[in-house]
Amino acid sequence: MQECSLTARELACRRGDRLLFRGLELALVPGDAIHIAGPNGIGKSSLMRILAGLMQPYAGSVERTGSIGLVDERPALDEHAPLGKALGFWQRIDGAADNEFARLGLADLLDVPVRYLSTGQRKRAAFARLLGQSAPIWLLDEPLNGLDRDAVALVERIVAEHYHGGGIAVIASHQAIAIEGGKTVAIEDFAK
Ligand SMILES: Nc1ncnc2c1ncn2[C@@H]1O[C@H](COP(=O)(O)OP(=O)(O)OP(=O)(O)O)[C@@H](O)[C@H]1O
Repeated sequence: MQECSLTARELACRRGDRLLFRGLELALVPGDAIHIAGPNGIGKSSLMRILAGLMQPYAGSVERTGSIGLVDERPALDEHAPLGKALGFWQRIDGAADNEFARLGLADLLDVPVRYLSTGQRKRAAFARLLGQSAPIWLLDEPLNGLDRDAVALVERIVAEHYHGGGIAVIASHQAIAIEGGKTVAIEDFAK
């Protein structure tokens, strides 16, 4: 696992003319997992985009060491390609890491075009890409959406293996997710 850390200082986020949150702080080191909680529209996805470097904070700063793997509602997979080919595109870029198709229940779906996959199957495909990336910092935006009970338990195990292995996991979700230590940041506490 690469060296990793993720620090956010005095973060504020503005969307349109609304200040969603301010003064938000995070300090994550290898082995840490945190649940970013809050109701719809509070700013969870906005925070994840700021942490990923995809959006500028209104105030404050983010410091990262180590590469990022982001899972959100849009898996970056070619909708028209069969799943195996769509994931193969990333395998060539990411290197020969293990995508764990069988464990994710994807082995029989590799010939199915991505656009035909169900919501839960797409989410599992996004995890296959994430595992292949070998990024130490995982930013997971609503990773449990569309997953059945067994798949939720599987994702919780995969995430736990990641932080036990020295990675960092930031999980934004309105749903409960089992993480060791149960560390939670409620965005409401920083809402303006
Ligand atoms: N480009 C934009 N311009 C203005 N407002 C925006 C923009 N994008 C999002 N918002 C608003 O910012 C707020 C926070 O959105 P965000 O997607 O971060 O919330 P969330 O907590 O992830 O919600 P959910 O649980 O529904 O996914 C919402 O009120 C949303 O309407």
